[in-house]
Amino acid sequence: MSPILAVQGLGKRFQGLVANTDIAFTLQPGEIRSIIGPNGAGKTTFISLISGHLTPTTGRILYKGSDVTGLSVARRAQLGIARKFQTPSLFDSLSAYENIELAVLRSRPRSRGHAARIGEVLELVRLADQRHAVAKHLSHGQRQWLEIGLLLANNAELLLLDEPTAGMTAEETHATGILVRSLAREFGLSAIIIEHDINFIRDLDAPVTVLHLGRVLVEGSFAAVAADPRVRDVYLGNG
Ligand SMILES: Nc1ncnc2c1ncn2[C@@H]1O[C@H](COP(=O)(O)OP(=O)(O)OP(=O)(O)O)[C@@H](O)[C@H]1O
Repeated sequence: MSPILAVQGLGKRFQGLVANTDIAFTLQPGEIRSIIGPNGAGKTTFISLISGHLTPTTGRILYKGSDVTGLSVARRAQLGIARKFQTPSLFDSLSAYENIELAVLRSRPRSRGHAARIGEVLELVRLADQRHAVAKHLSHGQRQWLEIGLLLANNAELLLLDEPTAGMTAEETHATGILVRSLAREFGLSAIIIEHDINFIRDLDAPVTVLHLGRVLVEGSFAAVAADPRVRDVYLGNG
């Protein structure tokens, strides 16, 4: 299978500060990858380079085999690279249904299938029962899921999630793991997830990339990474 994402020699320098150095990274279609590492390791920089919010100093980003390194955020989003920020970009006074509807209409003109597509997206993000709820009245977790729904409605294929469970209850965190896994397993979506919640990462049971000082320190299963003395030294051993 050819990778959905292949990154080679990726680097980002902010004046004198090296935030990412020589990162090689490959992600297959339908694969979830967790990214962990200490504060300042370069995790957010890495996904900003993939989404196009930052321009790399060195290296190339191939998405479905095409070089997207020079493309804008908007063009990458059209191609299916979807970044979710921690603060949702919802229309607070509109319902969950209307929020998804606007996103669906943005990517395809109104058609006979459009109501079905909205229903499908609401189902996927566990908000079918809340379709008429006004966004500002949804719980914190539900608002995060609605935001993921907006990305799905825009035909996301690669989700970039920066601390998706921040501020969630334990129950919402657990449900978020189930949601992301089902998007990958049942719909073939790929996801890169930055998280500090190690219980969430363990439950996700996806391959983990550890960043440290802007470099890939270790990659492997959660169990292998958690047992690695280098990872314990710089990150997990601190907890
Ligand atoms: N726009 C910027 N200008 C200058 N330096 C930056 C910028 N963005 C990030 N940095 C620096 O780059 C380094 C990596 O930051 P980054 O936010 O990618 O790390 P992180 O692993 O996501 O950290 P955290 O877990 O705290 O969110 C840090 O030293 C940070 O201060």
